[in-house]
Amino acid sequence: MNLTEYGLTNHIIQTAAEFPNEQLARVTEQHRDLYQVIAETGILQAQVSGKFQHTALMTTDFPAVGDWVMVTPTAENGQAIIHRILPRTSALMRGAAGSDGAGQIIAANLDTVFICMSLNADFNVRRVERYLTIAWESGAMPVIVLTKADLCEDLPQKLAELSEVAIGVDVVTCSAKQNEGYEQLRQYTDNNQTVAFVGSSGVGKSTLINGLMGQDVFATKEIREDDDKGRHTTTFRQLLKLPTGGIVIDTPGMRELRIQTGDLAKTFEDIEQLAAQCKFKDCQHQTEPGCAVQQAITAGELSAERFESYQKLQREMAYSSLNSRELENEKIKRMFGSKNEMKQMLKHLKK
Ligand SMILES: Nc1nc2c(ncn2[C@@H]2O[C@H](COP(=O)(O)OP(=O)(O)OP(=O)(O)O)[C@@H](O)[C@H]2O)c(=O)[nH]1
Ligand SMILES: [Zn+2]
Repeated sequence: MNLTEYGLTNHIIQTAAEFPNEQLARVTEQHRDLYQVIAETGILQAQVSGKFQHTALMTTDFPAVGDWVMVTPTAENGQAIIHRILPRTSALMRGAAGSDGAGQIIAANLDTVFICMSLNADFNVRRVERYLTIAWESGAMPVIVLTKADLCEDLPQKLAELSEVAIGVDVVTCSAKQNEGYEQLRQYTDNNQTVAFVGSSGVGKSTLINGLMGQDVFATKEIREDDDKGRHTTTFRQLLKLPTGGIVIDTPGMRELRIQTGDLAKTFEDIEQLAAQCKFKDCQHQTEPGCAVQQAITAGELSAERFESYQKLQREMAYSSLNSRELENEKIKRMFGSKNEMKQMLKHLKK
């Protein structure tokens, strides 16, 4: 097995050289605590070692699809023990990355995240902002993929809308139906890079993946096998090697990805820059004097919808990163200003 075709880079080879008694492998599938990995010797079924299990503190410390891991084969044929994960270059997360470890890694070591949105009913720039936020935080490069171009009559207008939120992000327009956009998508898989598709259900992610995979796609993605009881079982490959080079990761988590955390600063760089010019450091950008954000909205330089969407995301993110006690404190703070004020109010009421 040539691991270069699975995305192996010189950097990973160098890091792996520190562990000469172990073999390098990439996680291709995860089913709870059972992993399928691909090593030079072929596909192995793997589990983490006892020591790994004991030293892992959070769910994010465990391997995820796309991870490069160091393994040793066991006496049993085709099985292996995972000893360690090599440092990730990127990680697509669900949930908070906070100390409580509630966060979950959907895929690791992605080079590009394709944010898919269809050019018909699904088109919504606010949603793009949210997915961009997640993608930036992952460390992978976001690319906006507009699907179903054949169903769109006002492409220039939609592209103009998009250019306001997708600052410095590539936009690729596709129509699977008219076989358009595949060449552009393939550029992101040059040099065996790893990509993933996110976006709402029904926008055409599977269709694009199938198109990139070529004609045998369905057989690869969804293998139906008759087992001895005559039932059908479906196996999903979660890390797919493209026939033209490059890798697509498509985990179940990818499909369930909801927007919770993310790097707001990067997606809303314009607002953060304005906020830095506000008169007060803790400006809430409401009615404060000298608020650069409100001034920009009044001057028509910043759309009120974009600011609203920024605030909404900020609130959601603040919540998703708090534990239950912090949430309670946060509620008190919103109701009474602070814990101290609440105490004073309670004192006052007693009197
Ligand atoms: N007109 C048109 N329809 C398309 C195109 N691409 C996909 N579709 C249709 O859109 C529907 C949904 O496509 P899928 O590829 O299953 O969408 P998905 O994003 O993978 O959906 P989930 O698996 O639910 O996440 C299918 O009926 C496709 O035939 C396109 O370029 N043009
Ligand atoms: Zn302000």
